[in-house]
Amino acid sequence: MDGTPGISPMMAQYLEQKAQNPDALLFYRMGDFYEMFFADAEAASAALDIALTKRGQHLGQDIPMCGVPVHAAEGYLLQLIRKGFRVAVCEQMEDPAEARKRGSKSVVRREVVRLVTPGTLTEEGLLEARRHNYLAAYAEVRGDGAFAWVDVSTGDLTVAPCPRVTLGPMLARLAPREVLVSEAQENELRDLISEAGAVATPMARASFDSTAGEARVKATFKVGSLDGFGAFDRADLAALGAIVDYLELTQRGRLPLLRPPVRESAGGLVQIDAATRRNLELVRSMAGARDGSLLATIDRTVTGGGARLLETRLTGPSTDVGLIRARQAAVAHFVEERADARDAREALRRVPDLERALSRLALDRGGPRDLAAVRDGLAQAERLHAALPDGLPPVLAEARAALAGHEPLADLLDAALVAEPPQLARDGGYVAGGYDDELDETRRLRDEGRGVVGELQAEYVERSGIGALKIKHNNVLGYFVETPAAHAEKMLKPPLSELFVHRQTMAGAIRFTTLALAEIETKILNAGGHALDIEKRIFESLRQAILTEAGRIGATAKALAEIDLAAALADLATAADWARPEVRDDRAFRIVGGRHPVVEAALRRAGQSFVANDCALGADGAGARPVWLLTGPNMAGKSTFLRQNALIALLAQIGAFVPAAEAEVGVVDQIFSRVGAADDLARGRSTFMVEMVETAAILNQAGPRALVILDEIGRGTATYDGLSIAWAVLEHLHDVNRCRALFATHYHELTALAAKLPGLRNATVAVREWQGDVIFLHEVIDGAADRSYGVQVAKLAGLPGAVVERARVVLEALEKGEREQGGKARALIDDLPLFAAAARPAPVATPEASVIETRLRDIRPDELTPRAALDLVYELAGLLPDA
Ligand SMILES: Nc1ncnc2c1ncn2[C@@H]1O[C@H](COP(=O)(O)OP(=O)(O)OP(=O)(O)O)[C@@H](O)[C@H]1O
Repeated sequence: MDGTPGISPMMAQYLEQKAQNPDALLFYRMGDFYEMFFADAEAASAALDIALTKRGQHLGQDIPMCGVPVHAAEGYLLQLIRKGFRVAVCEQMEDPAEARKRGSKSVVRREVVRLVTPGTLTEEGLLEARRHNYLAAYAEVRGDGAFAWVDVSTGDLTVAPCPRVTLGPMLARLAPREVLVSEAQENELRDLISEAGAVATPMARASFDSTAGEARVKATFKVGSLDGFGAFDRADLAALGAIVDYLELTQRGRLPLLRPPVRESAGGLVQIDAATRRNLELVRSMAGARDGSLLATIDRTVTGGGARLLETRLTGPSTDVGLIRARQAAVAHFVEERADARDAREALRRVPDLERALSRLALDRGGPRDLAAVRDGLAQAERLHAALPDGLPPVLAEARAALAGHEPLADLLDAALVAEPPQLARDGGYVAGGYDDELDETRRLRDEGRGVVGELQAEYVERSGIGALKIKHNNVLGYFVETPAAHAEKMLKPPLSELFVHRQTMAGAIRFTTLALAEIETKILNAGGHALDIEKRIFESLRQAILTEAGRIGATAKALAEIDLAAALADLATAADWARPEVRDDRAFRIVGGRHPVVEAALRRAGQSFVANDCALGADGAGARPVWLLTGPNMAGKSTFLRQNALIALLAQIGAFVPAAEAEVGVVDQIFSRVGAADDLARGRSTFMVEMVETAAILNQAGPRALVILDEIGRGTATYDGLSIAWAVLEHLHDVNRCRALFATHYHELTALAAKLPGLRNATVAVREWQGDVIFLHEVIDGAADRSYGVQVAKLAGLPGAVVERARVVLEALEKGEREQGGKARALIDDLPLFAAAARPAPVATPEASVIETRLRDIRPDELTPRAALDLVYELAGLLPDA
């Protein structure tokens, strides 16, 4: 490379490294800085808002340059990664002195040691402690899809079958930071992936080859067959293989500590699609923040691992009754045994992030603090093991068993490390005294040397008679003697000049060295360097001792997270007065005194109380009414009621207690939640289109075990279109999907359907009218709302008085007109073929429907009191043949 005219050897090296990493910004190490050049420098200086300078010329042009100090690099890396860049870190692989030995023009050897991408972060400063950071891969082989994901910072590796249609929900559930896709599919998948907030990283087709993938996975886990881990199909192997390939590429051959792949079976978790997650605000509020989400409201875990486990459970609640009950028993234990819970949380608070420390050590990116984290984590695990009693419920007993047995390693780390080691290994000082004789001896020499320097200074003061004489140290001169310039003459003349050799004259001082000082310096340097070497060796041996035990330490970390989660959910249940739900293997759904945890918490902060409500959607047995039609004024609490019941089901299925006085939940396998007319301009679809697309998805997918929540479906279009659609959707849910459902609407006309659909119940949220204003009681009762009180709510919202008054007049006229035309709307509904029973998709057993119809024709809903409406419902129900 020396031969290229006009290009310096260093620039040639830079260009060569850059050429190998064209998609990444190249962080080129130069001493204490990472420098970037050319387009990289321009992009990075803009992204980081740092100065863009120049450094020499390349082919006659100025070379743009910017740099970040190595010690502050983490912060800059994070900013770049957040802005969608990838960074190749190119380090100096030898001491510059070594390079000089090869000749004055030699360039320090440099190599890219790592490619930093969003999905492969491990540094504490780059990660959110309480969230997983997933790298995922999506593969398709002969029509089968698979989705694999790994948290490089903890080593968990999972794969699940994933047909293309469930890729969206999968992305929504796991929220990976980066998704690997085959080059061939990048174009089709990029939008879907970026909508889920992840970066799509294309890889060559070869990386997704399932045969090569299988070989890579086997080699990684050093096994001849994967049978011991489970049965994987070709697509699984392709996805897993791509992940391993990418890790090798980005970590430059240093693989993180991966746990054997786990195959997640289809159907083990509740299916929740992206819109439903958004809607129910499970881990993010509508605004996108963690605050205000269900997760933030219920998270009382005290460790990073516990918090991550809670998020994992909440984003994928189980459908396995046995597993749910076992987890619930663990929570119940801590609810009942408060002392156990206290002990556990006390110990857990002191547990550092074991998993992440372990993964950094495995990647050789760890420091002394990571060793100490393992030491402290294991010590607390042993303590917790001793504190928890025998006879725990199985989930806890199993976790407890995984806490013990680390004494030899814990003792080793305890003996070897100082109490609070420094962040970096570079300067040493982390190995405890008394652990290694040679180190102790070397340190003694080094420290003695420092003592001797002090003695020497006293001696020189005496010999020179200069009280201001000092021995100082800097990086250029090493140790030197310094006197104020006033004494220069005396010092530079014999006899003193025979002892003190002049080195440097400064403005106010003059510097010397002596033979004795040089000797001591060499001794100190040698001893210091030797001590560092010994510490480094000990670091490596401790790291190996830890890695040998990595599997068991990982299991301990998992156990700590499980205990943390159970104790945290118990703490929540006790503090917030939640009840243990009965989770069953049927289609029960009976909630007594249910509350919405997030709304309740918000109201409590404002000094208000939440009105608890019952809900019974049980879908089995005679007289079951699994579909509720909820009408009620604006602002009455319909949406809150709908969501709280979905959240209660989800909480029950993560094994938690629930915000209710009593609850029976038959396991739900799909949850759908839709709100009418949510804008989605980003995707360029009209509000109404989105609503219909989402509604279609529900009607096509919801099975008998689904729980469906529809809030004001149809409101995004003209009244009669909306009403017609809502009507047909409700019928379809009732007759075809036959699932448990809550349907809130302002179309009061729909309440008439209760007479036709035996599984439909009308419910409403009570309000009281007082002097023309409306008072919200937030109480869900049987019956139908007679009106929406929209005008009153508008008044509450501060619409100008004149507008409110005018609206009142218009409303009255419209209502009067409707009455005087003999209930035109009702007639329409009865006559239109759209609403006739024959047009419905599946037959319903309503042989007496015509009797009910006759009765219905006589009703004037606007003139009914709530009481009369209720009586009417009973009367109509009584008209059914099987009532
Ligand atoms: N059970 C309850 N107890 C106390 N306050 C409640 C309750 N339910 C709802 N609220 C309060 O009423 C407000 C409105 O509730 P919500 O959005 O559920 O009404 P809504 O009937 O869906 O209204 P709209 O029809 O206008 O969409 C909530 O923000 C909350 O402060």
